[in-house]
Amino acid sequence: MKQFQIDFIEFALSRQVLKFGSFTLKSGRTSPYFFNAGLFNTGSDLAKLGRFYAAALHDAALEFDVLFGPAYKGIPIATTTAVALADHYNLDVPYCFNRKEAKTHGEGGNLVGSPLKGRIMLVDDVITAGTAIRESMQLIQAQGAELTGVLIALDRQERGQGELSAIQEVERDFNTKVISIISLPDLISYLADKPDMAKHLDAVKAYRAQYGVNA
Ligand SMILES: O=P(O)(O)OC[C@H]1O[C@H](OP(=O)(O)OP(=O)(O)O)[C@H](O)[C@@H]1O
Ligand SMILES: O=C(O)c1cc(=O)[nH]c(=O)[nH]1
Repeated sequence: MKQFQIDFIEFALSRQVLKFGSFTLKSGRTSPYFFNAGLFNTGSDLAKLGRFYAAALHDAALEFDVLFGPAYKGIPIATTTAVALADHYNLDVPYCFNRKEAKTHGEGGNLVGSPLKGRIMLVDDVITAGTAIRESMQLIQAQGAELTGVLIALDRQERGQGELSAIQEVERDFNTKVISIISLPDLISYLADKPDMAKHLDAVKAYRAQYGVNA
């Protein structure tokens, strides 16, 4: 594991973004851990989060035209990533996000910000079963745009609709590349190095045996 990944796990733990317990997921699965990006809830947290995302994008060297953050938690992620790309990489990238419910007055519609055109880089917090990404794809395709890549904080490496991981399915179905700052094996090796975290390690491993891609 790389140092920035350890730093990211510790950043998430320190803000209680990464928590252990019992959580119901969008997929209906009950998980012993949860990543709640909404708890990066101060200006300095968001600025730091944006730097992690911008650095990951810079490293991946994927070309794109517009950043897209799916509602809701993708919205501040896209915003802070755009700011970090401008501040730290001299890249002035347009960004866009959606409303979960279309607006019927004023400018109307369900997209806010830049037009969703060209090569789209989608940024979000996690992928579990891939539902959120598939919903976003409908928006992207409806605009005639192309999904060039997806960047998330945590790849939970869970099965999607079949035996492949949700991410492998997304890559296959949309001919795109998914990158993450950390993935489940990084979290497991971090927990394994911390004796006081042993009780969480067992629960996370048991969950992986049930829903993980290698189960
Ligand atoms: O891969 P999936 O199984 O779709 O799960 C992951 C998605 O679930 C959450 O979004 P959600 O729409 O629940 O909530 P939000 O409005 O808080 O972003 C999360 O932010 C991801 O977008
Ligand atoms: O699958 C989900 O719903 C989910 C998992 C997770 O770790 N964090 C989150 O916000 N949603």
